[in-house]
Amino acid sequence: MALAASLSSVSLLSPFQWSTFTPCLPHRASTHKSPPRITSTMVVIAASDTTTCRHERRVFAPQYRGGCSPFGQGKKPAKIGAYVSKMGGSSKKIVTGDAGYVLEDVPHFTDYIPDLPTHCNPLQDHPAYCVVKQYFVHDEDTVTEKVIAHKNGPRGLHFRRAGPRQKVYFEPDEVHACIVTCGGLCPGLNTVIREIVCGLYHMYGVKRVLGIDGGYKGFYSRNTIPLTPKVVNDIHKRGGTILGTSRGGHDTSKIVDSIHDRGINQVYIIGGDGTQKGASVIFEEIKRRGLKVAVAGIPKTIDNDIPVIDRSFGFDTAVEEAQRAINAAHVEAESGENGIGLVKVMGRYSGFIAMYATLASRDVDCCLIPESPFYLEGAGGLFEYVERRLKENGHMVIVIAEGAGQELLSESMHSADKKDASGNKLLLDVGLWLSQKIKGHFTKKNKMIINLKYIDPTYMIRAVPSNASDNVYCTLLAQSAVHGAMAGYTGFTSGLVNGRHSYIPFYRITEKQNKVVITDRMWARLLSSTNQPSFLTAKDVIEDKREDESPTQLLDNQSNPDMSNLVKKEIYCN
Ligand SMILES: Nc1ncnc2c1ncn2[C@@H]1O[C@H](COP(=O)(O)OP(=O)(O)OP(=O)(O)O)[C@@H](O)[C@H]1O
Ligand SMILES: O=P(O)(O)OC[C@H]1O[C@](O)(CO)[C@@H](O)[C@@H]1O
Ligand SMILES: [Mg+2]
Repeated sequence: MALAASLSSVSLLSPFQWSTFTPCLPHRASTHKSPPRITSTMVVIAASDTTTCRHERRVFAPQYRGGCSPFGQGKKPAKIGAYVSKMGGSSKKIVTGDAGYVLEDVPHFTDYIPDLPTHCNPLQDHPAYCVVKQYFVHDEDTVTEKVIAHKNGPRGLHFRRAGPRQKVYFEPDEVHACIVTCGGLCPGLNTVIREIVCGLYHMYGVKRVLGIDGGYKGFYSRNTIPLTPKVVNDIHKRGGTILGTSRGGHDTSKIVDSIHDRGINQVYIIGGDGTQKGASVIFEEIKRRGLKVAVAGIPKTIDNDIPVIDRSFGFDTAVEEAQRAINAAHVEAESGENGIGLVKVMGRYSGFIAMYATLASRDVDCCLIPESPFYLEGAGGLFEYVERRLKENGHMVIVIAEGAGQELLSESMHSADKKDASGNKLLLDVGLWLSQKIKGHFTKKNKMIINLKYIDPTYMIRAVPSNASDNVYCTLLAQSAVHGAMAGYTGFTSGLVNGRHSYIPFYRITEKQNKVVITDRMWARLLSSTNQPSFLTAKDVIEDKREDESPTQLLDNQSNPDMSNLVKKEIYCN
């Protein structure tokens, strides 16, 4: 409701967006017979429909597929308009409905290019897909952001459901696509590249796909790589990205000039939060120039720090790979007198890899993440806990995320803030620092013999090829992006929301980072599994809860915002 209240201007909604309210399926009864009731926050605007479906070759009974015919050609059906507002430099397209329903929609070509012709989706005649009952996604299908509902609660926020549409805005031989990968490596990058190429070729008959060499700067300073199904056939078995990647070098106008000069009209951008911010400004510039170029983002982050989506691709693989280092640390720790195995994993601002690797392993006695500040000395501190654990068990394993305890390091090392080419803060090696601190404490002060082994598998975890489940996930993400671009959507990120593939506006992906909420149940599960101190006082718990009501993504993503829970949490954490 707050979103609706802040809307400021109105624009045309895509002719597709509520197109199933108009008869596009002459052979199949629509399950959505009437449009949603129009509320005071919606307007009705007439828009022209210039569908030019030419062929009607039928292979299977038409009721088993989404037939597209010239039925509505030349008609001017009524459309339901959406509000578009300008906030923080990017357009927001919000549709409201009954009972607190809000759709945070993604842009479409028809928002800024009038009278575009549409074509029947070639998938309707594809031997594999045409047998699928209801293969095409209804244009009014949306995906709810929250799956936990309360009896009298509002229906809440929704995103547009991803998938193939009956009508597409490109002819196959008109498409000239490009793919770019930016930011750090992540398992699955090659799978996403492969599946975009193969999806375009095999589903839509698109033959011209280019790889941009070496991230954003490759648009204007490097050569391109022609991509065909043959070129990408085996790449999913390799780690890294065959296109290369980089940080920094985002020059919006040079990038858009290059896109325009090369005649590219679909841009697939794979990368993390920084990359998606870059994709957003590329989209805004393309829209400003009035170009028919679809910009589709595929979120990539090994840290799982992108909000809204259930999890990022490669995360599963990273957690699995981290197990190998933790197992080694455990073996080493068990074998020495007062053995301590210390493992550092990635996680600049979000400790998801550390948290999930710890929960999966069961051999970890302490997990330290950026979201949960810790201290070394005194009652309730890390040294006290290590000593107790060694006395009880004779060994222990500590997992630390690279971004944990950075404030302690900079205090003791007086380091100047250094940044990488993209402006991300360069972190000090917390693993090495902590090893030295623990060794120093026990050898000097306590005179206790310890055997500490520090294992740093950070780059090994992200350089591996994706596992089976990430491969399937990458395939669906890539195909969703292809379907969205072909259907004329642009300025969107393709992501999994509550198990459903969705199109999410860029601003929702970039406005904040996904973090472990340490007052959430998942962190409580971890604390109860390791028995480590929470390093929190009851006061901290209340303040943290008030500051961040947003839930942890992955599994436990529906926190109860009921404030009465605070009392229980306070007791738990004491
Ligand atoms: N605010 C921004 N506007 C435009 N471009 C940006 C912005 N932030 C980052 N970029 C560009 O996006 C690219 C990748 O950014 P970055 O190095 O931060 O990695 P990332 O996509 O966040 O991935 P990772 O998860 O590995 O950090 C770089 O080329 C950078 O110049
Ligand atoms: O050393 P690089 O490649 O710049 O990136 C390291 C950073 O990238 C990430 O893996 C995110 O992609 C962080 O976890 C890590 O801090
Ligand atoms: Mg980033």
